Amino acid sequence: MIFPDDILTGDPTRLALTAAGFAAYGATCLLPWLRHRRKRAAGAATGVDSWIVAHASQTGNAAELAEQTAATLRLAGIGVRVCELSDVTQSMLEHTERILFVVSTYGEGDAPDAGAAFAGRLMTRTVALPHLHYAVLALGDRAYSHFCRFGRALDEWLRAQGAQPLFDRIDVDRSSAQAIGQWRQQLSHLAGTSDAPDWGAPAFAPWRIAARRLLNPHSAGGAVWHIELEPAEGTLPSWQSGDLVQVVAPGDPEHPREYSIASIPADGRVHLLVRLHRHADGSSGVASGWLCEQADIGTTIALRLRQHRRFRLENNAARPLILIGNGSGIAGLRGHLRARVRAGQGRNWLLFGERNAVHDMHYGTELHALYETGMLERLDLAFSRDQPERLYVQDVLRRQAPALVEWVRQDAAIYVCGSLGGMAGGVDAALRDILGAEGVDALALQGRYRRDVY
Ligand SMILES: Cc1cc2nc3c(=O)[nH]c(=O)nc-3n(C[C@H](O)[C@H](O)[C@H](O)COP(=O)(O)O)c2cc1C
Repeated sequence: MIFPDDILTGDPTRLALTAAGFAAYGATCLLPWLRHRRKRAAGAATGVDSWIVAHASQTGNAAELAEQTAATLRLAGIGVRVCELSDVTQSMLEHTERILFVVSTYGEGDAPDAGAAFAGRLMTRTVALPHLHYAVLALGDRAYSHFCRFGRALDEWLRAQGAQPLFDRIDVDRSSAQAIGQWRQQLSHLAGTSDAPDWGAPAFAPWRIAARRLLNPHSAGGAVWHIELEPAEGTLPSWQSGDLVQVVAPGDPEHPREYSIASIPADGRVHLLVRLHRHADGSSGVASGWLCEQADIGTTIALRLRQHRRFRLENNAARPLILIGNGSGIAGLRGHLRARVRAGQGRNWLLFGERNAVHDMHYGTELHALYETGMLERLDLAFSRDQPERLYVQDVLRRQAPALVEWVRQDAAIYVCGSLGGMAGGVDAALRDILGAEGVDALALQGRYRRDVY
């Protein structure tokens, strides 16, 4: 360090002033550090994390934002515990001073699966929470009539219990960067940091359409295409079965489309199953029309992978697996089946529904081969229009009730992928009739009932 000449002096006044200057400088450097330590110590001393970040997410957006929220708080030295909303108990609410909620809305303005237990168990009760300070980041989409309804309901319930908002609820329309920026700003303010890192989602990268094949020629339903993609440059990134991709179509750069990945990294490519959307006037959907019809093989598209933790195998990898789905929902289920084959796990039961067997048995050859080789222990199909009366997967499930009970007794996990409207509700009702509502709720709590429904 270089000292200016005039500091090296014998004058007592100047010496005192200099010493005071150093002390002030030292305090300026030390204070943030002390504050940081104090915050850490507060968490450590009580043996609990100081803050909770609770998320309820269906396809991972809220979960990702919750992790980023926690990372920002930790950077400021605040102890944080991240958990799913379903894991938040009454006792946690009563013994925690600060909880940040990051929740999305599904169905007809409902809680996502990860929040259903909390909504049913706690939001129907009165709990005194005057000590609790909270904030809500509500994710949704204004295209739905009940915009952010679950986030709103949670906010209202917390207020009614006497909890105090740290700041007003922030509603996020379709992952609006502006609203998320507002939340980040509020957090930085609360945490006393100005150095919160940027929250960029993984960047879109160029991928090439390597192959494309129509899966259901002459189908009575919309065309379904199998599309294979590989990175235009660099190596294949990693993902797990159950994960999703977001694809940007040139005609609508503001709204990336999400698709379940139908392959695993060992396949060397991302496989997607895309149903071509047709408008009433016969024109094709902007994104699906481009992916299935307009873009030539070799065309580069902007794509990014998205973790979908709720639909991954995770600790169900060693359990028997019951895979239930319809239509393009076979994509996510096929990803899991491929992961299971690779792991040498043959205890798989697939229940799949579509319209007609001759046209709509997507990946039929492959699935029958799995059945023949014992990697698919059971295969039950429901082709709704192959007989006079309509038949759906939920009907087949009811017919197979004894087998379902037995598989669940043997610790099986249930994965449902496909349409929310007709299928997921019907399957849920059938499961509740067969296993009992409490049985299904218990499976959900144990992570043994997972859904990717849209
Ligand atoms: C089947 C379906 C139903 C939805 N219903 C609603 C709704 O009723 N209200 C709303 O604001 N958003 C609704 N959304 C939009 C989601 O809340 C929004 O996409 C959110 O970013 C998803 O976050 P997540 O990935 O954390 O679940 C719906 C989305 C889907 C796919």
